[in-house]
Amino acid sequence: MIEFKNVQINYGDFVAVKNLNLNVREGEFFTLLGPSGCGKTTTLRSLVGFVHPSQGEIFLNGENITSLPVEKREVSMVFQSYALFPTLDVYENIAFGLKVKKVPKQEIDREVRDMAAKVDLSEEQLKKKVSELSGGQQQRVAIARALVLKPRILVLDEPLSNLDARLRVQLRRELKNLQKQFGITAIYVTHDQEEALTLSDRIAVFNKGVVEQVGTPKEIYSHSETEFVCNFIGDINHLETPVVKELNEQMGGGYLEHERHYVRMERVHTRQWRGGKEASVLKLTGRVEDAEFYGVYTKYSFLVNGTVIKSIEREDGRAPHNIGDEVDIYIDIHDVMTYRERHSYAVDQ
Ligand SMILES: Nc1ncnc2c1ncn2[C@@H]1O[C@H](COP(=O)(O)OP(=O)(O)OP(=O)(O)O)[C@@H](O)[C@H]1O
Repeated sequence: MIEFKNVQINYGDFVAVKNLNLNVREGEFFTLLGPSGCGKTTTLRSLVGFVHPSQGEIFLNGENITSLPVEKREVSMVFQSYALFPTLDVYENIAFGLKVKKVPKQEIDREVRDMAAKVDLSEEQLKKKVSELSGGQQQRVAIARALVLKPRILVLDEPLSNLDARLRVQLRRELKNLQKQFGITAIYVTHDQEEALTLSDRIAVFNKGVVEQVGTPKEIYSHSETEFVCNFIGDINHLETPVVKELNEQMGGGYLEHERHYVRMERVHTRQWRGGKEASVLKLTGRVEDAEFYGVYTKYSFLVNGTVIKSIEREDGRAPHNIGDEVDIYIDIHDVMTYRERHSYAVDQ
């Protein structure tokens, strides 16, 4: 539905986005994820029409929209700062775009009330000034204002980042439900990997103006194609040389060399587990350095051959490890992610 073809975007001499090729499907929740300054917002702005590529083309349903003015694109944007009109009431804010489009008054009234109900804004709240609302309510207004125009695409730039953690989780669930309910294509920008993993159908991971990987949350997480992606998505153990040497010896040598190796925390086990196939499970010995209890799980740090390895263990009623305990640590070699410079392959592929 949306296609970026060899798109490059410059600010003067600076190349903010390089050779971007992306395909977003109809009805998809598609996220642009990456650290600050990697070009996510610039990509989004080029889709809305606020910036123009120096090279390449952007297509929407097969139509070349690269030079189409903003108002002809039928793309609605929700900003981090909400960008609402603080002196107007909620009703007027939601109605604004429809008024500009000269939609008849009765129809505006029906659409605004209908949309307010869908995003959980009460009749009372419709009469309030935007400045009298909480951050979460303001974001609901911003989403309603965008959706009421029935855009072909909804683009959202870090819309939840100004909210507290609990509200962020609640609103992101609501946002996903609304997006599916409306069957709208959503392009979402965030630097928060958890938000990207929980919301998205697919994710594009950006690094310094380049897309390093496009995939489903599971693909991005479990089969990170580059070292950058594997580090950016979730906490991970980088296996230091002494550990790699020991694992290598257990494998009979020549296996884990000259590359960089990582293993996710939940793939480090301190008890034999059913998933591990005997031959590929390697055993290390470590001393518990630190234990952080989070309720659902405990995060452990072990000292192994002078290096630190971390694990996450679900709370399952078994006795916890105490600081100073010596424990066996099991890692399945298939769970080790291996990277050679910026390219990668999984050991088992
Ligand atoms: N108007 C501009 N003029 C010059 N450089 C810009 C402009 N807008 C952005 N940049 C630069 O382009 C790069 C990409 O910026 P962009 O806003 O797309 O990044 P981002 O990934 O969205 O980051 P953030 O999450 O911090 O918004 C940055 O290095 C930024 O400094």
